[in-house]
Amino acid sequence: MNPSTPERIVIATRESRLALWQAEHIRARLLQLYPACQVELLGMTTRGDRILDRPLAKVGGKGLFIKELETALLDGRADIAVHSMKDVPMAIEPGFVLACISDRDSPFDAFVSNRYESLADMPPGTVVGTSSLRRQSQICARHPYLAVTSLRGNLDTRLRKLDEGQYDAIVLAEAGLRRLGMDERVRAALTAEESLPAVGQGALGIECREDRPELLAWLAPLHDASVAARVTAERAVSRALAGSCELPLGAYAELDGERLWLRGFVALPDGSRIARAERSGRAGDAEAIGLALAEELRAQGAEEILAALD
Ligand SMILES: NCc1[nH]cc(CCC(=O)O)c1CC(=O)O
Repeated sequence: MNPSTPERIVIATRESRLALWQAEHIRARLLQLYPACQVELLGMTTRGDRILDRPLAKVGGKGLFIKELETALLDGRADIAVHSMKDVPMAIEPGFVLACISDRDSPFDAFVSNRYESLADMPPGTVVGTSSLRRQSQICARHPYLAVTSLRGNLDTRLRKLDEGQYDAIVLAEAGLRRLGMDERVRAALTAEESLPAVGQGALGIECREDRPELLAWLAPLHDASVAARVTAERAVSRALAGSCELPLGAYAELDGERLWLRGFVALPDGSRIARAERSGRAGDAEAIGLALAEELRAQGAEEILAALD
C-alpha cells in the first residue's frame, strides 16, 4: 500500500442539486489527481434544508447548513465536506479546518425575470424576491419604489415561485444558476456597483478534521491561492463586524497581479443607511486588508447600523 495516495474518500454533502453538483465537481477533481481512489458521496439533509418557511437570519444563519456534515466527519462516516464558501461560518468549529479554498465561479448576483430586463426596467410596486438581507438592502437603496420580499428555498424552488408569478423578478447567485446549467435564465448579472457580492460567493471550500494530516496533504493541490486571498480578505471583514448572525453585509475582493482591491458595505435591511468603504494592498496581506476595511466601515457608521440591527 502506498500511503501517499488515498484509497477512498467519502464526501459529505447536502442533497440540493447545487450541493450535489459541487460535491460531484470536487469528486471529479479528486479522481483526476488520484485515478485509483474510490470517491463516494454521502448525501445528508441539514436543518437549514428543512426550515424553509422563515428567513435564514431568523433561524440561526449559516451554521445550519453544515452542522450535520461536520457530525459525519466526526463519526468517520465521511472524510471531507464540500461547501459554498458563502455558507461557511466565519469561525470554523474547533477540531475542523478549511483544508482548501478551491475554484470560484461568478461571484455576482443575477437578475432573473420572465417579464423585465433589469431592476431599472421594473415599474413601481412590482415584486422582487431575494433570500438575503444583503441583496434586499442594496435593491431597496437603489430602487426604493420596488417591493422587495423574502424568498427561501433551493434554486429550483425559487425559480418555480418566480414562474408561478409569486414574484415579478428574483435576484440570486449567478454561480448557482451556472453550475446547474441554467445560465439562460440570467437576464443580467448585477455589477459589483449594483449589488456588492456576499463574502465568498461563488467559491468552493473543502472542510475536514484537523487531525487528518494525510488528507490535508491530498487536498492541497485543489487549493487556489488567488481565490483564497480574495476570500480571506472578504471573510476578515465579516468576522470583524458580524459574529455569527446574518447581516446586510457585502465584501468583494479583486486581484490585479499582487494587488488586492477590496470593497465592503454594511446597511440597514431597508437600505435607508449604508456604510461603504474600500481598501487595497498586497495580496499577502489579505487578512489585514479585510480588518482595516472593517475598521473603516465602523468609522463610516457601521457601528450604529449594527446597533440598530440588534
Ligand atoms: N445561500 C444559498 C447559496 N449558497 C451558495 C449559493 C450559490 C453558489 C455560491 O455562492 O457559491 C446559494 C444560492 C444563492 O445565494 O442564490
